Formats: sequence, structure tokens, C-alpha cells
Amino acid sequence: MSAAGSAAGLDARLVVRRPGFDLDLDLRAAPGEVVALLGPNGAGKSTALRALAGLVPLADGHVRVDGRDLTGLPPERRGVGMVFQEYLLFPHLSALENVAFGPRAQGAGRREARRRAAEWLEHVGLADQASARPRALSGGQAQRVALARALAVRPGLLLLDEPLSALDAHTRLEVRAALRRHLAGFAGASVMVTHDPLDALTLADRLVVVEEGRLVQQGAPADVARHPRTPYVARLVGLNLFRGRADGGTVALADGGLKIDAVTSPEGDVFLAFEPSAVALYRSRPDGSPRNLWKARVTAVESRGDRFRIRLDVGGGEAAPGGGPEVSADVTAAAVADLSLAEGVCTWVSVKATEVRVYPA
Ligand SMILES: Nc1ncnc2c1ncn2[C@@H]1O[C@H](COP(=O)(O)OP(=O)(O)OP(=O)(O)O)[C@@H](O)[C@H]1O
Repeated sequence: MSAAGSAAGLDARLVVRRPGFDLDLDLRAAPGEVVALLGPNGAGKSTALRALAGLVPLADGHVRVDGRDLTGLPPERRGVGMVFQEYLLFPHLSALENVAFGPRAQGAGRREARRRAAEWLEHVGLADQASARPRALSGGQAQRVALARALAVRPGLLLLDEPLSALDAHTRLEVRAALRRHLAGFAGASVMVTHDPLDALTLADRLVVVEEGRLVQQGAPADVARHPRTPYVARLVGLNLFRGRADGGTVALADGGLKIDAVTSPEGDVFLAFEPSAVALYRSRPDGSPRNLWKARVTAVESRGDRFRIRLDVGGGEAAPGGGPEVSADVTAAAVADLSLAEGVCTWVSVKATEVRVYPA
């Protein structure tokens, strides 16, 4: 839709300037759509969310929700729902009064506000905690009350800042499932900041990746996970990622001179990606000389649950492996023992051409 501002959902351009940092981000979210903002520390995710809320002034740009121009309005007049770490529940109010606060502030009568609050507590499964004070609630319950409080104002836009980060692992699972249900039932647009790839992949319809104040990649979670376009995204989803030039199914990597064969590949400038689990390691040169076989030096061995992630410096020739690109491999504990994998050890590495994905840069 055009700048006329009649589009439903969120339509924003957020420009924020600070010494040493500037954010310039176009952000759209359709009604019912959940957008996750991802990015490294200091990328500007929280700044973007706060700019949408009216807590950080815009140097330029606009914020429109359902065609209504919110640019320049103070936070309390935006009608935006917020689940932010610093907007904790009011400690002196009961769960019910906390949720009723928004509707009251919007002008609903006391009884009507309490009725709506009770309905919301019921929705989030906390009807029996209506009279409890926040400190009597568990972390997960408090977070569900915060969500009820945000939704009770019937916002056109819901903003969530790391909604699950303060919870322990078990509670996180529970609240993630509840949050997913509520987001699915929410008719407005949602924007969520998260550090956790699992939250992003399970809760969002679309990922928007921000680095140094700019959008670097966006798309459906599965698409972004399969086709990362920056090293940050590749690390986030645990893929090996390289830039290179493809010629007839062989990609010459931009860094280190290595060549990798793929089964199908476009021509020209490409990204090349493969899973750490697609990398095989051998003590000695394997028979039959598969394609994509290199000598490498182990630079790190990291434990990850029931597997180990091995970081390898690949290339540099058989006599002196190293000095090439970094490749990650996931192997079992048995393989670590069999191959005596440890920092500095040399090993043979192969990746099947069928496991290599190549896509245009
Ligand atoms: N209140 C503030 N005053 C001045 N600078 C700030 C303020 N808040 C953040 N910054 C700076 O603005 C930049 C963007 O920070 P922001 O918190 O938005 O990033 P982020 O992507 O949310 O990072 P994180 O993942 O660490 O929370 C950083 O350089 C940060 O140091």
C-alpha cells in the first residue's frame, strides 16, 4: 500500500539517530501476522520496538496502524499493547486490577473494565488467580497476566520484548505454547523481539533480521533458516554458509580458494550452505575419493547435548592444513573418541554434493 496510510496492520518507517548508531528500518505487519525482529546485540531491535511504542522519538519516518497515524503520539495514546520487561505488573494491584487498568485508562467504566479483565484472565487460564498480587504469581503466570493486560486494550498492534527470556526452561515451554495460541487468535499485527531462534521459528510468521540498524534479511522462518544471507543468520540457524562464484555446478568460495561441488546450482554469485550434520570426518583419506574432500585442522570441540560440534579450519593442502574457511561438523561422542578429535588434530573432511544447497546471492 502507498503512503496514503489506508493499509490495515502496521506500516512503519523507523529512523532513530544516536551518536555512533543509526536505525533506518521499514517495517510492515499485516493484521494477524506475527513478525519476529532478530539480530545481534546492539543491532537496534529494542530501539525499533520502543520507537513503535512511542518511547523513543523518531528523527524521521512514520508509524501507522490500521491507517491511523501514530507518529508523534505519546505511548499512552497509541492504543498499542506492550509486553516489555520494564513494564512489570503493578505490584500493589491484583492480577484482575492489573488487566483492568488498560480498559479503564481507555475510558471503560469500572464494572465493564473488570468484566473484560476477568474474561482475559479466563482466556490465559488464570481465572483462579484474579485476586492474587503479582509477587504471589510464578514467572510464567505473571507473564500470562502481562499478555492479558496487553490484549485487554484490544490493540491494533501488539509489541513483545523478549517475552520468554526471564522464564526457566520448563516454564518457557509452557508459556511459549500459550503465547502461540494467543498470538494465533489475535486479530492485530504483532512485533516481537527475541534472541532465541526457537521462539522466532515457532512463534513468528515472518522473520525480520536487523544488523547495525538495517534490515538484512526477511522471510518466512523456514525460508530464512534454509537460505541464510549473513553469517549471523547462518550461526543462528546452525548452518555452514559461504559466498562464492558458481560455474557449472562447482562453487569457488570467495574466501580461501576452496571449491565445492553441488548437484544443482545457479551460475554466478551465490550463497552456499550445508548442515553441520552433513559433514563427515575421517582419520585417514577415505577410499573412492568422494568429491568435496579436504584435509582440515580442528580448532575447537564444543559439547552440545548428546552431540559435539567440531570447528574445522579447512584447506591449505594436505601437508599443512589450515588457513582456509571455517566449517562446523556435528558428530557423536563415539566419533570424537574414535578420531581422537581435539584442538590441533588433523582430520579428513567431506561433504556430500547432494547435501550442499546453492542459491543466488
Ligand atoms: N537509551 C539509550 N541511550 C543511548 N543509546 C542507547 C540506548 N539504548 C540503546 N542504545 C544504543 O543503541 C544501539 C541499539 O541498541 P538496541 O538496544 O536497540 O539494540 P538491540 O538490538 O535491542 O540489542 P540487544 O539485543 O543487546 O538488546 C546500541 O548501540 C545501544 O548501545
